[in-house]
Amino acid sequence: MDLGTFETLLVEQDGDALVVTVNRPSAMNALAGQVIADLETLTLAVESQVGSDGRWPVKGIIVTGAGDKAFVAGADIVEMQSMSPDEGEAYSRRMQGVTERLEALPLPVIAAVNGFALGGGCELAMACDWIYASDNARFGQPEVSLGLVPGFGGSVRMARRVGAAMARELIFTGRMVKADEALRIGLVNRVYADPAALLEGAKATVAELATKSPVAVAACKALMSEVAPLPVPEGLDREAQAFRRAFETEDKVEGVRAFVAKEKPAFPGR
Ligand SMILES: CCCCCCCCCCCCC/C=C/C(=O)SCCNC(=O)CCNC(=O)[C@H](O)C(C)(C)COP(=O)(O)OP(=O)(O)OC[C@H]1O[C@@H](n2cnc3c(N)ncnc32)[C@H](O)[C@@H]1OP(=O)(O)O
Repeated sequence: MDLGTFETLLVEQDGDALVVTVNRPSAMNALAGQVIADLETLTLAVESQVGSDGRWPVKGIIVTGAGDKAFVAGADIVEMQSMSPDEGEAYSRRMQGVTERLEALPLPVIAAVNGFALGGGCELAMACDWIYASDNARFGQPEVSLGLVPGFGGSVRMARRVGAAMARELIFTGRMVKADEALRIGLVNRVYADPAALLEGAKATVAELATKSPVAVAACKALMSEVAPLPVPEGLDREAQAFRRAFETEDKVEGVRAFVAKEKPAFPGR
């Protein structure tokens, strides 16, 4: 999957996985303006290559950080020094747009948090479908220590991950959360011993996803995003509509056929 080259990102296909690495290790992979621009370009490029059918070149995206100290240690504080309120809002909205595109991609996106995920870094991770972490990972929204508020979606997404009360405690105090606590509160799905094991684990999950119907996985992602804010009755109605659409796919025909024939399905991806 050729997505071009980026100044601050390493992007490589590894089997069924597209691995995106934020690559500014000297600055703890902080989100400078160029990183935000590169992430914007990348998400638009992926959108253009993962068409309506499910025969996509990759079956999952892994987002991680270069080195073994930081995933992303937040927005670039040095660059923020000279920023006007208008510029701050503009960058907030620009990166919010990146997070919304990650959520809208018809592919599972896994955050492999290999170190500090603070501020905008934690927010980037929470825009992914789920988070795996290495034991050295640290999460937090320390914006209040800088006289700021979350600006890349943390005020919206944190509560949906860990509950309103825990989200308020973490955002009001800005305190860091270790990997084991992040697992306990539901921010993280799995913890691995170290960054190498973390990346291998994330790739193993993508390999597992690659054995499923890409059309069905994409439909589940879209459906779960669609129904999340809805009252149960309305959500159930949308689910029934999605179930009907699944019945109209070739993947459903193949999936059911393979089960009855006691074979592994070869999903056509449409
Ligand atoms: C032109 C436009 C530019 C746009 C840029 C984006 C602007 C966006 C505006 C809107 C943003 C709203 C939403 C997001 C907000 C935020 O994310 S606020 C920032 C939140 N993050 C933090 O507060 C973490 C700051 N870092 C730390 O606390 C520590 O560095 C650490 C992560 C705990 C690690 O500590 P330690 O191991 O002691 O290493 P250090 O020496 O501190 O760091 C090593 C070098 O990395 C640099 N660095 C670290 N974090 C950042 C950062 N967030 N921004 C910039 N640089 C960072 C640090 O300065 C060190 O550099 P050197 O001194 O040159 O070695």
